[in-house]
Amino acid sequence: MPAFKTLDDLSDISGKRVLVRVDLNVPVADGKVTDATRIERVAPTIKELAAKGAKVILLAHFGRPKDGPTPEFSLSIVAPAVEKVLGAPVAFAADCIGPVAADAIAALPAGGILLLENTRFHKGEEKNVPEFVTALAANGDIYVNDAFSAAHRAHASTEGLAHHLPAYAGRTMQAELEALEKGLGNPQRPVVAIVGGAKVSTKIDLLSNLVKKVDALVIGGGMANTFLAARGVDVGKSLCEHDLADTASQIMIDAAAAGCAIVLPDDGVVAREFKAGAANEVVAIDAVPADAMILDVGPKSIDNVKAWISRAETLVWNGPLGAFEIAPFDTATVAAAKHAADCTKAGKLVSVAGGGDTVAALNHAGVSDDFTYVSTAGGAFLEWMEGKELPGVAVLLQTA
Ligand SMILES: Nc1ncnc2c1ncn2[C@@H]1O[C@H](COP(=O)(O)OP(=O)(O)OP(=O)(O)O)[C@@H](O)[C@H]1O
Ligand SMILES: O=C(O)[C@H](O)COP(=O)(O)O
Repeated sequence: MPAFKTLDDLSDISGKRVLVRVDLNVPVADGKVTDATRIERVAPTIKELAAKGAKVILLAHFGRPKDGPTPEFSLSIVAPAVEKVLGAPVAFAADCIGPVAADAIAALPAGGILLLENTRFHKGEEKNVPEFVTALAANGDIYVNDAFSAAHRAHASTEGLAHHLPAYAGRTMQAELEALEKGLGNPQRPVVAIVGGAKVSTKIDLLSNLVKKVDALVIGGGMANTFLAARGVDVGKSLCEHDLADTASQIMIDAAAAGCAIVLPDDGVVAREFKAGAANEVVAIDAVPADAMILDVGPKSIDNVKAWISRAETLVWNGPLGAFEIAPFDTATVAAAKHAADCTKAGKLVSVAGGGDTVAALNHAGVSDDFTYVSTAGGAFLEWMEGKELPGVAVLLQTA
């Protein structure tokens, strides 16, 4: 893969001001962080830089504040969770630029850690305004980007800064890029992609790109219904975007031309209500009752998906196979996830997964740790799967 600089290329950073872009866009309820996974992922980079005596200055956004600073979007809410994960004191500055930030950095000892306030409290962040980038850069000697999950944004702290300061990939960014390269960049074949989730409309670019790159595309979840409908199957009351039948047909034509097998369900688990424990039955895919909806793929289809996973050397996965949040419609997703985990543990499969609900589904199946790599990125992972250039990554390559 193209080269980018990593922490291995940094030496003699004692006392240097290192601006580290991390993704602290974490879920919060009642003022408390409810899932610290993203913080845990960036901890190795922070600890490594602190151990080398750098002044570690964390830059991040939090939420999508529209009108400048608001308490609801203050990173001070997240600071205690960062301290807890790091097991070290983390100072906080109430602005990410200007004298407030500069004074806090001056007071920070070598090896100390400081979190700066939400970069999105300044309009210049999302617009990547040169004056704002300069103001951020004034606080650092070195820039480290460890926020792959924000790399699809060409913002001041994710892209602009790399043009101003010597730029390096943090350990998580490095691990993410290396894993993704194994997934689709230069993968071991056959490559199988599983794409599920609710709707085709949110993943058209993804599906169109994948059929050109993978050997088989397994389509599950609600979006399979649109493909089935395009093949003339009556899917009853299932979630289905009938207006996208032509798009689905074109994707299937492109797949055939590219030699990519399209794998659709042969059977489904149907119910009349979208709720946990709803009465359900397994039906052949061409026998869906008119008043029922498909909420999971059926047992025959699960066996088929598992067979494709067994054949694969590389698996890339985004989107659950069914409505996994409500039992028993999690059955197919859990079965496929466990099988992929077993193949990975046996050393037969490189498995890469990403997407908000996908990660939740793998956690639900208890197999997140058994995949080769599970990306914490949502939008960035999808854009990478779509074959798009991620500005935060592109600039690290350009400036290497
Ligand atoms: N057959 C189905 N009918 C209706 N909804 C379904 C079906 N199968 C899956 N879903 C829903 O799809 C949703 C997940 O799809 P989504 O495309 O959002 O996944 P993701 O890309 O991993 O997540 P994110 O968009 O958060 O990154 C779940 O809420 C799930 O209930
Ligand atoms: O949560 C994410 O996916 C990233 O932090 C990006 O956040 P955004 O979609 O608000 O830019």
